[in-house]
Amino acid sequence: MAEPNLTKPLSQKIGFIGGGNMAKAICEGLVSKGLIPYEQIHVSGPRLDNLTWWSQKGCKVFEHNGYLIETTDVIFICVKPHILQTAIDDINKTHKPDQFQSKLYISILAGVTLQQLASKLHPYNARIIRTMPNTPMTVGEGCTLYTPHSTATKTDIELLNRMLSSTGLCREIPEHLIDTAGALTGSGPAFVYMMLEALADGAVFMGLPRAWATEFAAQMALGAAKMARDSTKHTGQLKDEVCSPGGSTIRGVRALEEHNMRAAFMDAIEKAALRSAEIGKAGQ
Ligand SMILES: NC(=O)C1=CN([C@@H]2O[C@H](COP(=O)(O)OP(=O)(O)OC[C@H]3O[C@@H](n4cnc5c(N)ncnc54)[C@H](OP(=O)(O)O)[C@@H]3O)[C@@H](O)[C@H]2O)C=CC1
Ligand SMILES: O=C(O)[C@@H]1CCC=N1
Repeated sequence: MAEPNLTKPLSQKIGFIGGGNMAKAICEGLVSKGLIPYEQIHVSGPRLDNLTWWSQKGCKVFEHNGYLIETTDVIFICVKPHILQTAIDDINKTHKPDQFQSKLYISILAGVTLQQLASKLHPYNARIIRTMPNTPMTVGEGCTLYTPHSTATKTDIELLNRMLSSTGLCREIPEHLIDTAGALTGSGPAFVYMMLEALADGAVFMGLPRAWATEFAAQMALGAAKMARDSTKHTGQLKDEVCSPGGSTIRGVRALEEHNMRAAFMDAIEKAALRSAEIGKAGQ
């Protein structure tokens, strides 16, 4: 696929069904890269009071999802997986499926399969792409994995790439890997924040002021992540290069091994991936 043009503003109106944490992250990612102004973004949710963040930014807000679909070209579905049917039922309160032309629906729902999405969105003649984004796209360092449904066109996939490559990495993967990869990239930020908090706690325990501990932990992890991403060296080698023989780091490494740090992280990914698949099965 040709490299997406990341600077050309979008002509489409973008909609979000559900205006929670992940919808805000996508919106901020797109707006901060100059791809779209807030005024071209619409959002819907059952309680207008909960959409003030959006209206204050200049986005158009709706209490019913049908109006959102009516007024937008590309619709991100951003509700919790167990709310999907309720969100669709809400469309039918105000609109009939044949009132809508075929539109592109981008699901960000963990676990919910393309087959489930296609059967639920069938009456809307929907073109569908399943994605797993993550919140760091707010700062342009996101990671979005996606699998297109057969209803999605080449133009749809190019548009998705153009939008989400502007907020970080955007990569197509086979659907059978999306629960596992999503555990790593979608849930992973929570695990990293916990790790940063714990590292900072250790430094505070040893007497460093909290604000410094938090700032230094984040900067250290940013640098280490950049090296792991951009270097051709294995992460094990990068680790070895920090550990002086008989030095301070290897003492810390031994402490982590004694506390089963590796098994804990492996377990976290396994549990999150299994839960994602379970969410999908529950919806069948
Ligand atoms: N958070 C993350 O890091 C990631 C989340 N995801 C996926 O994103 C989805 C949303 O998660 P997240 O943003 O964290 O959740 P939030 O709870 O923050 O957002 C969900 C939003 O859906 C709204 N909502 C509830 N009912 C309806 C309805 N009937 N119609 C329209 N909107 C409705 C809620 O409004 P109200 O508050 O008024 O009820 C709320 O704003 C999930 O499916 C999750 O799997 C994927 C990747 C990462
Ligand atoms: O916790 C969840 O279910 C969602 C999916 C990935 C991140 N948050």
